[in-house]
Amino acid sequence: MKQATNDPSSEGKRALRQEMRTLRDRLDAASRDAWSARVCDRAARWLTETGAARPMLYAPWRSEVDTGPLIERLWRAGLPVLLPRCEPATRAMTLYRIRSWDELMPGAYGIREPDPRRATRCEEGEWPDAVLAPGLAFDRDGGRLGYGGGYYDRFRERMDAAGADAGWVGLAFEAQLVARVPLQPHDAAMDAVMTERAVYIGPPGGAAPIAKAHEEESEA
Ligand SMILES: Nc1nc2c(c(=O)[nH]1)N(C=O)[C@@H](CNc1ccc(C(=O)N[C@@H](CCC(=O)O)C(=O)O)cc1)CN2
Ligand SMILES: Nc1ncnc2c1ncn2[C@@H]1O[C@H](COP(=O)(O)OP(=O)(O)OP(=O)(O)O)[C@@H](O)[C@H]1O
Repeated sequence: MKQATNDPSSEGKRALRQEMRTLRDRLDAASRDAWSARVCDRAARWLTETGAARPMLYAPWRSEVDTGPLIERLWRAGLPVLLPRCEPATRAMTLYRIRSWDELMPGAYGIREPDPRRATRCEEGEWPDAVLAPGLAFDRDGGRLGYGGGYYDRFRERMDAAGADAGWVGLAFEAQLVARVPLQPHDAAMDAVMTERAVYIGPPGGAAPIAKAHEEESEA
């Protein structure tokens, strides 16, 4: 796991979180739909190029990049679609495979999550080989700011502890990029951040296939 520190306090995070929530919510809905489609195209291409067989995504919430088109594309391709369920008591995420939108229900925080009665729970050890993560803000080096639950950081720690490796990609709109996300020691960097405009590669050591996808992107 790659870690970065440039601001040991969480104060900067809190202020930026509020600012970026407002900013993202104010983006025009039609533009967001068009941009989301482009981000999904890019992510789909990357999943194909890297041969990902078990991608983990998220069900879009509020004004996030809408992953719906990508999820449906994966279903059509016959790939498993893994989504997390939040356990607020422990701030852990449990993974489920979903086969249709009917297998979701409102979970903690009102985010749509796998319904344990319908979705198929992944066994311990059935880890994703690609993680597409949401966020409030990202920087071009893979720094990520979430809602502050520490859910994705903890999940990544569990994967690391289990020796599971995956390419981590943040999905965002260009408007969500900031010069530098204030990072704390537990914050792991994304291997890449994909927007409607480009792919930004994280710190050295990021998955080589992502670098390849980036080169092809810049030629297009
Ligand atoms: N679609 C989606 N799913 C996701 C995330 C996400 O960002 N997007 N998460 C990303 O990690 C996790 C959920 N993270 C969350 C963490 C905290 C709060 C939350 O408590 N929000 C309150 C503030 C409450 C407080 O500060 O005590 C709020 O928004 O009003 C919400 C979501 C897992 N699933
Ligand atoms: N691996 C971890 N183990 C224990 N506590 C953690 C871990 N990761 C994060 N935390 C704690 O969780 C809280 C929120 O972390 P942080 O601000 O990084 O969340 P975030 O990345 O914005 O949230 P999310 O991943 O839910 O979107 C912090 O108080 C942090 O100390």
